[in-house]
Amino acid sequence: MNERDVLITEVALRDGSHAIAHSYKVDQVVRVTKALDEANVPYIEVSHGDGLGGSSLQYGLSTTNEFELIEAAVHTCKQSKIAVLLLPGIGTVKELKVAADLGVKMARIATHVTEADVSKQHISKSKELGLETVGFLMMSHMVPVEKLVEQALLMESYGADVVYMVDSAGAFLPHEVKQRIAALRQALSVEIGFHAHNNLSLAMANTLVAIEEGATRIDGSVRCLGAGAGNTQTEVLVGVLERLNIKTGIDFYKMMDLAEDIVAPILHTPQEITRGSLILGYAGVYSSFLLHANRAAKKWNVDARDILVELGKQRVVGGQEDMIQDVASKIAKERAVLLKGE
Ligand SMILES: CC[C@H](O)CC(=O)C(=O)O
Ligand SMILES: [Mn+2]
Repeated sequence: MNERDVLITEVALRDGSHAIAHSYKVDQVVRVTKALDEANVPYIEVSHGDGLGGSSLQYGLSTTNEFELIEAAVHTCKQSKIAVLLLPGIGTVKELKVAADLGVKMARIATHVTEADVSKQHISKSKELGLETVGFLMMSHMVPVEKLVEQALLMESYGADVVYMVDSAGAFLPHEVKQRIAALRQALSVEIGFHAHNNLSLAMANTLVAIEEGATRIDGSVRCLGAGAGNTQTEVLVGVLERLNIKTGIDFYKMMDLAEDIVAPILHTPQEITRGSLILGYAGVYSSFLLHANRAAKKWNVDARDILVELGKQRVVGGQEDMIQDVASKIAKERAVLLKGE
């Protein structure tokens, strides 16, 4: 009998790093990992929020070297496998090798949804190192279904064992997830995964739709400890899937207890859908834009939400942060013209 219908990857020790300014310490990682391992969670991702090599002035310095955290997590686990995230360009194959030497079992190679081709070398290296390898297509809401399928097929052709559709901005609506996961399931031979963000309060609904359409790899963050409003809340997902008779193999009560007793005290503020995360989901813009938009809003005396909505319409991607000032000044000028005309 198969112990699990769906394999869950717990991402609080990686995606959650964004929410606590990359401040994880070894003792916190050990406590969380031990409890997740005892709850029988199959995969636990540990890295800087932006993946291996992310610790920098640009992405935020880690309080503790991520390899110390990874090593501690590996040594703590009796059954769970430790995973790492790697964004080519931020991390390199050198860091992947260090992670593999430390005992990591799975690597997730992440690219923007239109840039799967940059993952080729890293997916090959990961396979060569004997790691289970996942292709992770970020900001998937930005492209039509056909493009998503094309990029997923590329990752499959490079040797990925699993390909994830990643809702980085928490922007997907359930019918969009349904259509895309169904198309991926039809086109690909490998397993399909789904990673949600809860900015529109749809992470759980979207995750259930993804599972219905054939996704078998699902990400969650305990207590919603992930970027923005967090991810699909793992302990809730485990309970919901149990009610649906979908086996995760994870101990529901142990997940609830570790969420409350071990993870909640780590949060800097409770994870909730704030004005900021809600507008990111609504506009379909990645969370790194929020801080810059708030600064530009102050400078030009405009509403940061108007800036983000406009950036969403212009389909900006990471690296185009310079457009924020242009958009803010344009909104300010348009408003001045309107006021003059009144
Ligand atoms: C910048 C990496 C990013 O946090 C990966 C991820 O979890 C996502 O795109 O949602
Ligand atoms: Mn994420």
